[in-house]
Amino acid sequence: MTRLLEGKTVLVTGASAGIGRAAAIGAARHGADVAINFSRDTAGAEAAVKEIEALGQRGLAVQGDVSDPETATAFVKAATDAFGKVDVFVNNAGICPFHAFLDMPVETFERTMRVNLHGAYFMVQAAANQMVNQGHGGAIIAVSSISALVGGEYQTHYTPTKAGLHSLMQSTAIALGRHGIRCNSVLPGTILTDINKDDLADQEKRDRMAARVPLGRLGEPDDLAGPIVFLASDLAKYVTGASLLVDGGAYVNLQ
Ligand SMILES: NC(=O)C1=CN([C@@H]2O[C@H](COP(=O)(O)OP(=O)(O)OC[C@H]3O[C@@H](n4cnc5c(N)ncnc54)[C@H](O)[C@@H]3O)[C@@H](O)[C@H]2O)C=CC1
Ligand SMILES: C[C@H](O)[C@@H]1OC(=O)[C@H](O)[C@@H]1O
Repeated sequence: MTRLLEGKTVLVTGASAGIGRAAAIGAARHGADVAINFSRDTAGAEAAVKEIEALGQRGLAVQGDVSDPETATAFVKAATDAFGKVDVFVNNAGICPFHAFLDMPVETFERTMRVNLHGAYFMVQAAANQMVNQGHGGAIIAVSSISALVGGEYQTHYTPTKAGLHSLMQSTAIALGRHGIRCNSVLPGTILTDINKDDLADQEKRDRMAARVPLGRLGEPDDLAGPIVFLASDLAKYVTGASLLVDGGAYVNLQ
């Protein structure tokens, strides 16, 4: 297999499970040393590092709540201290506590914004500052969502954060282009992870979501690894400010 990230250092937030973990392992498979951020799942984070090391790459797990701006600078510093540089940053950590709009609790709204959007802003800023100081460019990928483009009745607090990530990558692509730093987003469709485990326990909803996917199935975390590795790699050397739907065709499927 051609290793697309040979010698690179890749940082991924929220990577003890789900899409982030798949992205971290995918980067290691392609020759990268990988630092992961995690919030509480120490066992998952340690297992992810073991998988990275079993692939012959260096791994590092750094605990921190991305909603705290200091987590961003601490994560980037720890990775830089351990591996000497930051080449690729994947902003993945996120939450989606489903809730109706009319009685949305203030704390639920604010927590979702702080984790998904504010946390991303500080993380991307910290990674970009390190890349600028290094002077040899880099790649930043935000895990946005199909929900940046469409709505959800119980996601009125969530979809704006995903749209915000999509827009953040467009603006940072402009701000960072002069430094050779590319910024892009992936827009996953419905992917089977912990974030929607409870929601998709409703078999009728799960069947309804799967039925609108032309490829005939809901996604798995590993379906995101390739697109993220692509955007991180030199194969995408002229791609910035772009967004890549990874949804099995769900978005375009009206009838
Ligand atoms: N699963 C899906 O259908 C889709 C997921 N996404 C996005 O993918 C990203 C990853 O989510 P999934 O892997 O699906 O779910 P997940 O729940 O398995 O992963 C989310 C990760 O973020 C971490 N996290 C949550 N809050 C954190 C915080 N404050 N600080 C640090 N880490 C924190 C969690 O511990 C977990 O490891 C999220 O940004 C989500 O919005 C986007 C589109 C579809
Ligand atoms: C949590 C949702 O099931 C998941 O996250 C998103 O961004 C999309 O709305 C997916 O359906």
